[in-house]
Amino acid sequence: METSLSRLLVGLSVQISRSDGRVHLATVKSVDTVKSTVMVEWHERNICRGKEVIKTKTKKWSSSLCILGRRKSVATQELNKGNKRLSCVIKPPEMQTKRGKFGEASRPNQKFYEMIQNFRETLEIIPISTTDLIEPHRICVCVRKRPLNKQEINRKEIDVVSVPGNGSLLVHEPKQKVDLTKYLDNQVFHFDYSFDETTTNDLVYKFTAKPLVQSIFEGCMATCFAYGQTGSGKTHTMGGDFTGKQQNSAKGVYALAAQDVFTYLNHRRYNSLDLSAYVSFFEIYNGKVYDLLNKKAKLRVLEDDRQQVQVVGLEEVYVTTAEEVIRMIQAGSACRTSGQTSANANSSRSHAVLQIVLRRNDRATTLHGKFSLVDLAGNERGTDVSSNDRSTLVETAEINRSLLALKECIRSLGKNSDHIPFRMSTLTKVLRDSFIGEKSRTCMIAMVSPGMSSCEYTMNTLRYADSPHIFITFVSQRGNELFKAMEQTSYNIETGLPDLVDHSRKLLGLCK
Ligand SMILES: Nc1ncnc2c1ncn2[C@@H]1O[C@H](COP(=O)(O)OP(=O)(O)OP(=O)(O)O)[C@@H](O)[C@H]1O
Repeated sequence: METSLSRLLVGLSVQISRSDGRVHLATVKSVDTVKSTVMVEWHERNICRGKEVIKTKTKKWSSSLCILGRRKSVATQELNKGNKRLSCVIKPPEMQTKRGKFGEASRPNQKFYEMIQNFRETLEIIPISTTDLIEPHRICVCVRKRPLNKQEINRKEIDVVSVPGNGSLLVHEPKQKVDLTKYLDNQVFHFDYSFDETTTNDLVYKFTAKPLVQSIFEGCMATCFAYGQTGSGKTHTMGGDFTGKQQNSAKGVYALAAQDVFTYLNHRRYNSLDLSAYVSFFEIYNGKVYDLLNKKAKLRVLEDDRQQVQVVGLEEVYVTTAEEVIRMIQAGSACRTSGQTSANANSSRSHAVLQIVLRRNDRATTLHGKFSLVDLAGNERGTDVSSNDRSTLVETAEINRSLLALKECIRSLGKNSDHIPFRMSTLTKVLRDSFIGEKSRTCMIAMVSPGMSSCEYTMNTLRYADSPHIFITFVSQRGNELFKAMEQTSYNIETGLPDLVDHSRKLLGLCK
């Protein structure tokens, strides 16, 4: 085995099958390139166990090992390590349909449903819990899966997303070969945290926005984004869960963050800073800013000669309790969806930004820290270019542009680049201070819908969220290997071509 490949294997999550027939996850601990063996470890009832897996003479790994992927973290210092998203086609040992085992056979896509259920039985699930360690991140990327909704359940739609925990998430993409054989393309993604459909907003908040609230008391500019297709749960997460049509604003990340801001303000540790909290709430639609706390007044975004970006006339309301903030969120959200003055009648076409600003109680009310919580426009709009309607096309182009700009800014931040392309869109312009300097902290929560009909959008969301780190890895590792090989005089372009094409395809896939 190539030494470079063996290095990549250490730390990977793999599936192993045991002699008693069980299949579960394990981590590669070491690779012996001479003996062609891999040592794997896993935990069982709090005991660490190990096993040696041998490469067979046919040059394939024994069927007891199947590579899944590497635990991924985007703490900046780890950005250049070998993170990889791997696609693997896994066929569980007995692929034959077990009729009746998983309920009625009349369900559309019953065969795929059974394949997924069979696969799930082999997964070791470690759900995230309140006692799990919260690691400090400068950029944190997480994923949250919502449950199937009533309509999806009524349609007997199948759930194609599994969350084994430990930051990983699987999409079981149903596929069919030319000979019509059905199979699953199981795509594995790794994030800092992955939340399954049973996770509450409280728990999501604890691992995502809560550490950022503390950071603004330390003078940071923090930003938390909710990203995903329409209906995937962005507003549910940020604004609060729904009971019927009634939204419980006290249970969203906005309100939970506000509550913690006031807890910290009264805390002994930060008392001496003599700070006050202010709130603004605005919407960005088609590159224009509308004030949600001032009857959707249209505002101008200006940049001064010191590159400071100002949203001219934006209401910044002094607040003293979390209840006040919750009332403002409710009023602003109602204005967002029902406002008649602007062209925007649909919340999923605009980005909503709630900012909690800490200012010192000095004469100049100096800015101390800022937390921007952003409910982004539905990302499927960006891929929908089929419309002939001019305003829809403009809207689509603008959403595309802003989401691409955001990805670029986060990527540059991750690379500690001097150049942050924040001028690419209004969204990144108004969030400029979030992308500059040592004091910026970012958290992206990617929301996914579990249904088979959303599979393509789900994959797009995961690729987007995954891109800040894997893009760099691909370029730095595989790209470097290929470029080095090409520099050799012995390099044969004909034999090397398939590798180059494959690498280019992967890069193009990531840039989508
Ligand atoms: N984690 C969850 N648990 C239970 N229900 C959820 C969850 N996430 C979303 N939902 C429900 O799914 C529906 C759609 O969610 P939501 O409105 O938050 O989507 P969205 O991504 O904000 O969509 P849009 O982009 O159109 O605003 C809502 O009825 C919501 O209550």
